[in-house]
Amino acid sequence: MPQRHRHRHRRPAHLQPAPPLPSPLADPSRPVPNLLAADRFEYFYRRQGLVRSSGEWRHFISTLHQPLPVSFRVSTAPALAHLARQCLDEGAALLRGTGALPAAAELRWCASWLVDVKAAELKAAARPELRAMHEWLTKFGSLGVLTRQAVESMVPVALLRVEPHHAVLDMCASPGSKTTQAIEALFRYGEAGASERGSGFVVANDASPARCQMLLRRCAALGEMCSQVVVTCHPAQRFPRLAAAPHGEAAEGPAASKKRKGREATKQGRKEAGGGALTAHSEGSFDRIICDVPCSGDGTTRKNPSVWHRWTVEYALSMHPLQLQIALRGVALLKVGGLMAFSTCSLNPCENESVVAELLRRTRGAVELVDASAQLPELARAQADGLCHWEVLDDEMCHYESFEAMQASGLPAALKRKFLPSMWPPPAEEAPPLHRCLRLLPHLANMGGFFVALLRKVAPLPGPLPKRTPRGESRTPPPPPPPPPPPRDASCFGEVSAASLGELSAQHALQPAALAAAPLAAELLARGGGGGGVLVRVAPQLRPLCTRAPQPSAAPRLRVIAAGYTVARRSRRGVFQLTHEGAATVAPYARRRRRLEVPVEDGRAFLSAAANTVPLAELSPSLKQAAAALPVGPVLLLFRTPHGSATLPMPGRRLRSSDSLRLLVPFTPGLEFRPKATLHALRFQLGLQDSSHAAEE
Ligand SMILES: C[S@@+](CC[C@H](N)C(=O)[O-])C[C@H]1O[C@@H](n2cnc3c(N)ncnc32)[C@H](O)[C@@H]1O
Repeated sequence: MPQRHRHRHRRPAHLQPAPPLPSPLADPSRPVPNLLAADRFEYFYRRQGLVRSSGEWRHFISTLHQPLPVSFRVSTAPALAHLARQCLDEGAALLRGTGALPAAAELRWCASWLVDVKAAELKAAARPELRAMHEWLTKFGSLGVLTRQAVESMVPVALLRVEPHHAVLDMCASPGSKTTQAIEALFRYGEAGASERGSGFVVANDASPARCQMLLRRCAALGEMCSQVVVTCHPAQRFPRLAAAPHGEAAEGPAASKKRKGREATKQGRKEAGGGALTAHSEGSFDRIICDVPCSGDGTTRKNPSVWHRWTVEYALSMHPLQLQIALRGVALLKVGGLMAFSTCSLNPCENESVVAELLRRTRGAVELVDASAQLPELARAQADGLCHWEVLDDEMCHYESFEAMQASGLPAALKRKFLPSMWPPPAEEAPPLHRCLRLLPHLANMGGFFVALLRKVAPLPGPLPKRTPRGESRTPPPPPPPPPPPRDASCFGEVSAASLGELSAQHALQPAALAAAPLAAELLARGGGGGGVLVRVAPQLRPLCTRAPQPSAAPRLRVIAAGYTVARRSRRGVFQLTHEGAATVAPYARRRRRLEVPVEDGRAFLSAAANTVPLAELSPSLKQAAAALPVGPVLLLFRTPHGSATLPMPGRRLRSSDSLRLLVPFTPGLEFRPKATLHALRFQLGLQDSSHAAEE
């Protein structure tokens, strides 16, 4: 332990490393060698007083060395309700447990399940029941109805209680677990069976262009729900204030919003308020913010055992300034009354409580720490209180009482610069209620280590936040700017020209007048100019964020990577090809005589046929008769499924040459939402388990 380290510098006698604790630090049963990094980890956390007894400590450490169990969320979105039911029906026997597969625990607070098997065991699938579980998870995962996500990572969104009218920002969103959870929460009003859309939306942001692509793919699985999603690429600490706030509802909901507006609206605010109009907010624009900041990730040892090999204090220290900057930007972007969940998958107080304490100090009463312990009672078992006191150590496990003591020490100047005054616990007279933070400890409920603080903005921020204050004075140079985002930005989106709408109607046998008059026409945007190569559907409340709407101020423009979902894309021959979602979107406008209901058996024939083309002679008599009466050209195929009365619309074509009907498989390369062809879903719905895709047109 510390004594074994060679000292790189001389220290005053009073700052010599603390003597080792009497109990053995390393769990002898742990599967990693007794590495210095692992020893330091244990020594460091033993000193932080995370747990109450030596017995609990051993339990804590040994749990950190065990692989994570498998956990997954089942979609609560109304659009996927029938698939979710099917998923749970089909998996019922597996969830009850059988053979080597233990019974799954249902976690109702986050609509998810936890199965105490290791992901690697499932993948290896040595036993038939494990293989069956793996196949079930894969199948429903590919249909977007089931999402693998660690339980602890579901907590921030569960605490935020997202409602259909909420404007949600996910500041550091990729790969998108919390984003997709928030999108589904936005649609959860469907519990009562309603299907209309709310006025809310999700802005999912990440600083890394490459990781934005991962985010896109994850969101894509949610199909039409993406009309209320925008993916942006900004360093979160500089995320632009929305000069055009898409709608004016306050965080508490429309009724409370009215009251609050009455009380608090400034002259400016009153002038700007107005149903759905663009409004410039001097305070923030978001009702809910997910602030899941980059962190050292040392709570993830169960998923990522390499942490044991590379753990250092310095890494955590280096995260603190960026985390604080992002959190401060988050509260600036939050509406008064709005909630922000600050979270990390780190156990280090320097990345957690100290960031929260400094944020509370700098916002001077405008932000409060919410006591969320009663909000999810089911979680109580898993949760320990936030720390009100902690120790700041260096990598040689030398403890510093205060920033001043560290400054006075013999640490080299380069190391001293890693420390900030805000890393120490706040003085007793300030004493924010840090115990209200949630520390999710792996041994308490079989999950990974996690930290969440739920913050509510209760008043406008007190003027420009001081950048440099005595406690928060930054001696660390700002992190290097991230690489510039890709060239795609808001200017890529434009209005859809009448000519394009006309082409779309003609090519897919739509009623042009009905389409032009429908609310849908107002929600279509073209990417790549008005005659656009791609038509996307974007909810009206997001339109101002995607187009070059007049900006009331010189606010920086949002760098939009993608918005909404793709309805149609021009092929190389200049023809608009509908996506699966696009077919469902335009189905109500298809000419009656160009719509064909396809019985289940005929549907299976399409999916089994070469090039998805079935000669009319091989169709069932009723479909054959209807198809024979069709003129050559586009047709919308409405596939009946064995379950329920809903149909799945897909684009098709009546071919003259072979006197046949062809199912057109949406061609889906590129960046847009829903990049995968959805034939897999259709196959599955029609009871064909083979997932091989037919040729794309
Ligand atoms: C902990 S991960 C987020 C996980 C995500 N919230 C989820 O639940 O799937 C942190 C993310 O922050 C991104 N990131 C790092 N620095 C950032 C910054 N300055 N601004 C925004 N995002 C940043 C990283 O690219 C990474 O995707």
